[in-house]
Amino acid sequence: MGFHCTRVFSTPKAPSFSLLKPELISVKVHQLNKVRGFEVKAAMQPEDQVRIPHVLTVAGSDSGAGAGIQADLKACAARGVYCSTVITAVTAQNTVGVQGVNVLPEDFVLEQLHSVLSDMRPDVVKTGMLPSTGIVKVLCRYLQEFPVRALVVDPVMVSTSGDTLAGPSILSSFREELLPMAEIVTPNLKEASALLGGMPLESLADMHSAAKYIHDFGPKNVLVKGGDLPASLDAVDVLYDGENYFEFRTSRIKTPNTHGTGCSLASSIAAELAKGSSVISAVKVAKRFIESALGYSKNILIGNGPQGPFDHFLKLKKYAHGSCRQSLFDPSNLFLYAVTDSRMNQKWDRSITDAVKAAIQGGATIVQLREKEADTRDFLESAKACLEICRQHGVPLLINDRVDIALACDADGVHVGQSDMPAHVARVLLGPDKIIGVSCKTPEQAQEAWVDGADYIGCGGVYPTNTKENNPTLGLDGLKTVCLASKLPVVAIGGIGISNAHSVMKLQAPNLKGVAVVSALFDRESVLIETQKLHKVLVESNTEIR
Ligand SMILES: Nc1ncnc2c1ncn2[C@@H]1O[C@H](COP(=O)(O)OP(=O)(O)OP(=O)(O)O)[C@@H](O)[C@H]1O
Ligand SMILES: Cc1ncc(CO)c(N)n1
Ligand SMILES: [Mg+2]
Repeated sequence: MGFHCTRVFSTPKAPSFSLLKPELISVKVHQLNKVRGFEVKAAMQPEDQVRIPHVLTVAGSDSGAGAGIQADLKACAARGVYCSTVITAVTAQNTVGVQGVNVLPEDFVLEQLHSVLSDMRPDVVKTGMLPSTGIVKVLCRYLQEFPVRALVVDPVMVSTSGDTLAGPSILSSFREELLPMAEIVTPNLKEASALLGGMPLESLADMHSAAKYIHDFGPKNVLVKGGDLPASLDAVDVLYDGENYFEFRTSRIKTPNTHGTGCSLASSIAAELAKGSSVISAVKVAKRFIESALGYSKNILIGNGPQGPFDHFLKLKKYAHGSCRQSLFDPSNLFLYAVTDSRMNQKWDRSITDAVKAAIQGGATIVQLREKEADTRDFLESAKACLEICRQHGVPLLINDRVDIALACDADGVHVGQSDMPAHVARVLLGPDKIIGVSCKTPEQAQEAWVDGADYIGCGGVYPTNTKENNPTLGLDGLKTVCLASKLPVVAIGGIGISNAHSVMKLQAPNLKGVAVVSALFDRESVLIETQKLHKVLVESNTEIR
């Protein structure tokens, strides 16, 4: 790839108000005020307004979005910090390498810096690709005019694919102008070597010496990153603060998806500094974040090149095995709702996984794990194992009561009772795409479940049952009243089995989608046979109703 410098961006000037007629001026100013939110702010009390931590990144764009500005935005968002951007260059880049670089004109970098710094007052500035000496000088000038709490310099020079992002001509302005202003500078091995005139760096001891020499250029802290040490070693970074060395060590994740780790680490450090952390805790948190993001993303496949991007939001992992739930909640899943019971499985000497497998084979359309007595650790392990089975069959798996277990195993949702965690709180914790069900006995509770953002309600006990003590029975009339009032799909529960499922479905109550059963499936010798029988009854009821 040739490193070329082209002016591709013109610098359009903002329209001058003096050229507009007076009536147009007032319209224009009004619109501007609206856009800037002045009208909204004027209506708010000062105590309603919250200043949030803010990082400005001054860096290059990576079209593949693994590194550069895109990584910075994602890292800051993942770390809960606002991020504004000044773009210094646009690269045509993917997982194979860098195919082209367009450096932005200095005066347009200046214009962006002015726009952001004069208005928004970020707490921390983080720099990435600074492709020309002129851009470094402009930035240093602006930082003097608009000082920030901390400057984090990631001295980007060469991409991992070996392509030049900032040539050697940049080194003197880095050493003489930018580094003396930095709270922390974060070179990788190659960059540290370049800053030190080509000093070979191959070991941990070399990293210590390099950190000390780079500290002499004036930054308060130097973090030499060891991502490029041999793959057999831990991922170790060395911090030197002018007095002491600190080693930050994590296991090395075996993954090709490390493109952008450097940008993301520096942005995460900037994010923590913006929140008010010390440098040492900022580096510790940032490094832990990179390690877990790499761990989550180790199997994701994006692009055909040797170095893929990773996922900052720890979300893509679930697609990695093609085993994620296909879509949002489908009320027809409530048709045959199997609820496990640890005591019954123990009594019949079967494992929870065997019970779930048999229920699904027999026709269960959703499974809820209700493990009242299990230790947390055992429950989590069972939940993970059952989830694997459910995913293989496209059957959603819900966890009774335990939002923490649902989160930890990434189950499809939870079912909560009236005295468990409120559904609206569970919704905040679980996010918009998980299933939440609520047990309701009255129209008021059904209404509340709807307002709280639940997906369905479980209504019962319809008939007397041994599974729940002191549980008043609603009868078919009570069930019908709640179904009529509900805005959510309903599954009937409580003492339902092969003998009475037909009577429940025959009610033809609005919103009633199916029956939930515990004992009728699990307090029997063969879960498979009982589920098959119940499935047959429900299908027949459906046919008859139609
Ligand atoms: N495989 C890995 N497992 C765990 N941590 C890693 C791994 N690879 C890199 N890191 C960590 O990621 C951070 C970035 O280090 P690295 O040396 O890769 O930066 P870089 O070369 O500037 O990255 P890039 O140029 O790809 O953005 C460091 O904290 C490093 O220890
Ligand atoms: C734009 C950009 N900045 C930084 C890096 C370093 O990872 C990269 N590859 N691309
Ligand atoms: Mg880097």
